[in-house]
Amino acid sequence: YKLWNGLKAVDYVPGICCACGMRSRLGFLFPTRLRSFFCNPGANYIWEKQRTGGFEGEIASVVPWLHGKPVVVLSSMEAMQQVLGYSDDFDKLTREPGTALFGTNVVMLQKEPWKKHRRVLNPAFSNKLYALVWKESMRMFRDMVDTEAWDKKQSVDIPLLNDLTTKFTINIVASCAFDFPSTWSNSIASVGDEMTLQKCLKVVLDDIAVRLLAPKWAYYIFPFGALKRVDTAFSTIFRFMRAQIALRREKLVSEDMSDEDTQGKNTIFNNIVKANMEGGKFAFSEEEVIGNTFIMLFAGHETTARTLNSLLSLLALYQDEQDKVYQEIKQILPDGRDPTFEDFESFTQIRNCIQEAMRLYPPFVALDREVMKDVQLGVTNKVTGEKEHSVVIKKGTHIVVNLLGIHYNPRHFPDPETFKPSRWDDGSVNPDAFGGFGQGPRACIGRKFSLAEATCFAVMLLRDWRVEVDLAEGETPQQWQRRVLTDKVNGQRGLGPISVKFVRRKSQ
Ligand code: HEM
Repeated sequence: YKLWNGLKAVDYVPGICCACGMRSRLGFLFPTRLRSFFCNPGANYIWEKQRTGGFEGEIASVVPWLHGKPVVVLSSMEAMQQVLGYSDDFDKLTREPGTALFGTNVVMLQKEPWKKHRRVLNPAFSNKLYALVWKESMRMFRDMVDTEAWDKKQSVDIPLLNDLTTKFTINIVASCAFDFPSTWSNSIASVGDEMTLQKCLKVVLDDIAVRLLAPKWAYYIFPFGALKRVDTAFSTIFRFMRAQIALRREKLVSEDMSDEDTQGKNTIFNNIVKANMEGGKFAFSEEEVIGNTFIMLFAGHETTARTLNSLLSLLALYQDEQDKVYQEIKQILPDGRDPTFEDFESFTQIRNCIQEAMRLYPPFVALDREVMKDVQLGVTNKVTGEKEHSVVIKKGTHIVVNLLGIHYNPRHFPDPETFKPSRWDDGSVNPDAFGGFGQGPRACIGRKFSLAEATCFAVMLLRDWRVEVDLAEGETPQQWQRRVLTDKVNGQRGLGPISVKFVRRKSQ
């Protein structure tokens, strides 16, 4: 009966039938290896599908017979625009599991309550913030080089690129969004007694399914390592946030709020805490303060770190592209001077490389929405892109906008597997097919924040160092990319362990 209803809800769009739904909690728990007799797509389904040739059509369905909701997966630009646009037919999920874990926040709320949150946060995202991001990224980069004593070395081995980039991006979001002082040697990423903040944030990401599935009492009864780890991670982060919120409240009370200086401090954290203190129509509850603090800390670092990981790996693989970036840096900074925020827009090669890295390895592989009333979805021809017919999708159905599928759709991106940064300014692609930062009213508020940070990091690094990877004997760059990046990539955990080497440039 469940299957029958599910098939009706998706208007019999072709796809797979399975035991557990694509986004169901139980589906995250059960092994996907049981597929042959107990089909379970699992948490990493989008990447697995991509590695084996992608979904059959630009619209596909995944309908469960045991647990979870029917899902429609969309892999075309046209469908992405329809779903992520301004229409009221689609919204964020009514029961977003993340809200229970992190608290009510701007990312997960549905349209009406979301407006208040955006209103509180918007003023903080200004050019003043992006200039600060640039300045802090410069300071942190120099501090990293000094502390790690890179200036005394001709080459530096980076056994785990992810650890380096994550520490960098946590420090930047801490100082620019929250005004927490941080240096490379005394980093905010290292606070915490039992577990460092950096480790806690990683555990939250890796073991989110455990937190979602385990009831509270399980933590007191079962001695499992994963439960203990997740509990320590969540309690450390929440303790840290509560302490910081209390301190900020005291600071804001002691400052005169009508003072011109204080008014000028439209920082992200100040705005969140002030929205709770000032009351009124746009007041935040305690729970909303926690939820937004958490989401800003989290969304503000992890995605940028992943982008830097894919960017640096791809530039290490495609040395000719790295050379083009280096030539541009030399041209913009002819005397070897440090880059300034005013130079930001001039680094077009790096911008194209970042966009291309995000196309191939988008930090969010898919975006979730819910159908709010029965709706017609256009079905396009895979080759021409012409609308062929429509299907009627029932209210309550879960929509997955498959960013990975769209980014590898040859209709939008010819030769999609190839890292080709020039495609972004040679007129060969429609930029609207890029969904890395989302689209429409819920598109990423931190886009320019992260682009300023990633650009500054990349310019500082590539000006002085060449990035290299160790290819196995006889291995081509494409084979390395497949072995180390694509095959290890995981929808929840991002890219696998990447080791690279920074080699000092000869002109140094
Ligand atoms: C490369 C880095 C980043 C990527 C790839 C990224 C990606 C995204 C995507 C795809 C969305 C849309 C989600 C959806 O439609 O369901 C989003 C929303 C959001 N991002 Fe980012 N993001 C990045 C950096 C940041 C940073 C640095 C911040 C904050 C400092 C941030 C804060 C947010 C917030 C608050 C939203 C929710 C916007 C809303 O619903 O109004 N992001 N991001």
